[in-house]
Amino acid sequence: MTKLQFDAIIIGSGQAGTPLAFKMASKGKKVAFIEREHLGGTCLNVGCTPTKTYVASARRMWDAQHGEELGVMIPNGAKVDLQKVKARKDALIKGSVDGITAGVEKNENINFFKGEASFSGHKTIQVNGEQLTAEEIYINVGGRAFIPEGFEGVDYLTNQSILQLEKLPEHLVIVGGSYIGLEFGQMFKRFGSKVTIIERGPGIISREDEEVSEHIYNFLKDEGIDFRLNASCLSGRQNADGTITVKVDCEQGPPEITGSHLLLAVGRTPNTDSLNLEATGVQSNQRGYIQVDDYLQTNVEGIYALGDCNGKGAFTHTAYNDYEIIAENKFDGKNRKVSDRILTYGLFVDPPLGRAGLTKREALEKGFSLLEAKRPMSRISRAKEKGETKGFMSAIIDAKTNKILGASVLGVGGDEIISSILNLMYADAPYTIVRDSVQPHPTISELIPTMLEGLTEVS
Ligand SMILES: Cc1cc2nc3c(=O)[nH]c(=O)nc-3n(C[C@H](O)[C@H](O)[C@H](O)COP(=O)(O)OP(=O)(O)OC[C@H]3O[C@@H](n4cnc5c(N)ncnc54)[C@H](O)[C@@H]3O)c2cc1C
Ligand SMILES: NC(=O)c1ccc[n+]([C@@H]2O[C@H](COP(=O)([O-])OP(=O)(O)OC[C@H]3O[C@@H](n4cnc5c(N)ncnc54)[C@H](O)[C@@H]3O)[C@@H](O)[C@H]2O)c1
Repeated sequence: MTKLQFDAIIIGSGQAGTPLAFKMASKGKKVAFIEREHLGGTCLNVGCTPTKTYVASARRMWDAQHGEELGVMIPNGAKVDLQKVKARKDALIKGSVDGITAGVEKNENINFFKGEASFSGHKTIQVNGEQLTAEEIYINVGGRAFIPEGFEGVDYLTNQSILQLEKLPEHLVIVGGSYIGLEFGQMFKRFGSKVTIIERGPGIISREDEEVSEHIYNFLKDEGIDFRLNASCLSGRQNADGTITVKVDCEQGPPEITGSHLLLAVGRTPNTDSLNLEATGVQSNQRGYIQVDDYLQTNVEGIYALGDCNGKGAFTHTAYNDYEIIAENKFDGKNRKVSDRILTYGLFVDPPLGRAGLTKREALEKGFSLLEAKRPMSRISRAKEKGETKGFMSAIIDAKTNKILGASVLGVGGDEIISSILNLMYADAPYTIVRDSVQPHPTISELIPTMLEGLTEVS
């Protein structure tokens, strides 16, 4: 069979593959662009965009129920119409997907293939019965929800299917108390569902420092979410009445929990299993993540892996940065590397968490001598004025260099405020630059300099 020849093949239209296809095409390269499901990938269709749209609806519901504290008497009876929440989300996504689709269709250098790609030989891809080849192949296949054993025959939900619901779950049981479980848990509780979160670890979001984990646990518990910690979720059972029972191995509480719906949020798995990587000799690790160097190249010259599937990031901004690394090194003569990136992300519970750099635990494990700055939101005027005093902000500083190694801003605006600390970290400047700065009043950020005036040694 004749192979269709391209300058580049891009597998997956995620946060890296999509901009890369347009960039390559703008440089006159003939590109084969392959997507098996939705154009725009996880973030746009079943990840960031829909969840943050729902978080906004959940927040509006919360505001409607909590006016009285601020002297605003809102009549009782606020109700969430999940059909309308979903319709708003669907319209928002459609606008973006339509934009990408139109851009792909009218681009003469992009040949779009709607289908599942896999390797059939050295630098050869098969899709929809066609064979394609190129000297450069970019793999951007992302990941999907990991489904543990024991849930066969159970009508469980994932991050994807839960976003299709049009009727509110009466009792949503969530297995996994981490980023996905907590965001969905809080929004559905605010929408009006009963929510139980089962987490295997002794605390939620185990990658965070204990203090962050405890604060979020406490405010979610105060909102009425039930938690089962130290609880391994062993299996699920579909009942005749449509409910689902989850068998829980736990020191405390009943051994089973029955709910109307079950969301599995126990991590992600890369979509590399169907790529037949062996056919071209690309190596992946035991968990299926493709191994790449600092420039995102695999062990096979000319084949690159970008985004979640390379295991070097798990966020939209890290996938997009992978695109920038490839594009700017290739076309702009730059020398950008994955290792230049500082870890940062938000957790969009309300109030949100903004994170940058190392946690305190990680910094201590790495042997740094640490200074710590911390300030509770309850001691920040603007937070008090807003009536939103949950959380705190903190930073850890290398005692030898005075550079900030990491920061957490958990509280109102934390997802935005973190950037001011992140920018200082990118500038590689000492914390004293911000400590001695003047910030506008009244803001949460104006207390960052004050926070940095009171450092304590971490032992
Ligand atoms: C519920 C949820 C909420 C999230 N919220 C946030 C957030 O707030 N902020 C944040 O930064 N990140 C968030 N993330 C993570 C973010 O969505 C991902 O990190 C990001 O989408 C990764 O992009 P990517 O480019 O690696 O690939 P993806 O966006 O996953 O795209 C990969 C694409 O490849 C396609 N594909 C796979 N295999 C093949 C094949 N063999 N052939 C053809 N096509 C294929 C897939 O269909 C998919 O469209 C969230 C994730 C989830 C699940
Ligand atoms: N705000 C954001 O940027 C955002 C939001 C959502 C998701 N994401 C991305 O999605 C990724 C995946 O998130 P996630 O929350 O699904 O996974 P995760 O890997 O962060 O956490 C999975 C959780 O499930 C628990 N668990 C595993 N098996 C269990 C069992 N049998 N019983 C009970 N608990 C069990 C683990 O202890 C862990 O706390 C994140 O790493 C993140 O990169 C990002």
